[in-house]
Amino acid sequence: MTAILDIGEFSLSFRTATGTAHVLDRIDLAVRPGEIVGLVGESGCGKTTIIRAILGTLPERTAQIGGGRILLDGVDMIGGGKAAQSMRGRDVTFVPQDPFASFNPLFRIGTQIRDLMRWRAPGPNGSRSGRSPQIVEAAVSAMLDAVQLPPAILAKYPHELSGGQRQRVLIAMALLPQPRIIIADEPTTALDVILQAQILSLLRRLAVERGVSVLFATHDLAAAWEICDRITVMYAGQIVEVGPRETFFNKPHHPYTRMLLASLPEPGRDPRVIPGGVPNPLHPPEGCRFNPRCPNVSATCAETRPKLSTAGSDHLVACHHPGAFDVRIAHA
Ligand SMILES: Nc1ncnc2c1ncn2[C@@H]1O[C@H](COP(=O)(O)OP(=O)(O)OP(=O)(O)O)[C@@H](O)[C@H]1O
Repeated sequence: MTAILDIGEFSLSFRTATGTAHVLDRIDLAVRPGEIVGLVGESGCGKTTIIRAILGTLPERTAQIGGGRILLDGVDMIGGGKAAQSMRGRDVTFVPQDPFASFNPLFRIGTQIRDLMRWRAPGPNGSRSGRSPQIVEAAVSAMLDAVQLPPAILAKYPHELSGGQRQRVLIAMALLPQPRIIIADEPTTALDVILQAQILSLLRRLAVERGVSVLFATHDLAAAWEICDRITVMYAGQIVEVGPRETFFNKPHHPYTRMLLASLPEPGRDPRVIPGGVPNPLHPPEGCRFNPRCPNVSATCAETRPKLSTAGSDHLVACHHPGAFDVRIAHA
């Protein structure tokens, strides 16, 4: 099946005052139509940088693309062309980490949603012009209903909403343009655990109902378990494993994935930390970037970067010494 989002061999670095930070190393990532894909990795591994490359929000003066492709529905998203620009906010929309910072504090929620409808959302026949106010109001009210918010929310200012309500409004705003794919960057980290689960299941249900794909970036494995069909694991700017949710949680092949899962807290045992630290992107290790921390390391690992290779059905792993590890986690 052709992917909606197709990232291949994509590399990126940032110029900094202390040298070049090699942040993304030949990233391969695909999201198929209607699929919810988790992009999972520790803080600083490069999730937001990938998202910023797709959304065209990288700092122009310091970001250097080292090669590769980002295609959205076949359109080149890194060439900076008009076609890519017109897809952003329409075919691809965004649910951010911090719901409060995403609103204009001076305008009521209703004004902000109607503005979005005016500029971004298609009318009933697919055209983005010639919509009557009645059609706009009907679409807004149906969407508020879908995210379980009362119409009275439209008269409120952002600061008058709770964190959960703000995140529901942002999900509504991401869906109103009828996108092909929503990109969500840690959308529930600011919420408590109960609200997190509610918002994630809402996002999943609405995406599935509408056939919208989701790329869901998170460091939270429990959140990935809640919502994803497939999971892509990143470590220090490299993709190390890709597989269906059940395979990822029950039969991971990459030592990093296995150690990540073993580090989850479990009743009755001490959490197992991964020894060592995340490498500095100014001086990343050669070969597999996990090699300095890997229990299975060999000389090859420090010389040659392993390619993503088939490890099972729809399962890819980038490791010179992969193995199947049975890691049944408590909540699986
Ligand atoms: N504009 C920039 N200039 C220099 N380095 C940057 C810049 N933006 C990000 N980085 C570096 O790139 C690396 C990846 O950062 P990124 O924010 O993409 O990670 P992340 O996985 O999204 O982390 P988090 O979960 O904390 O958001 C980090 O080492 C970060 O310091």
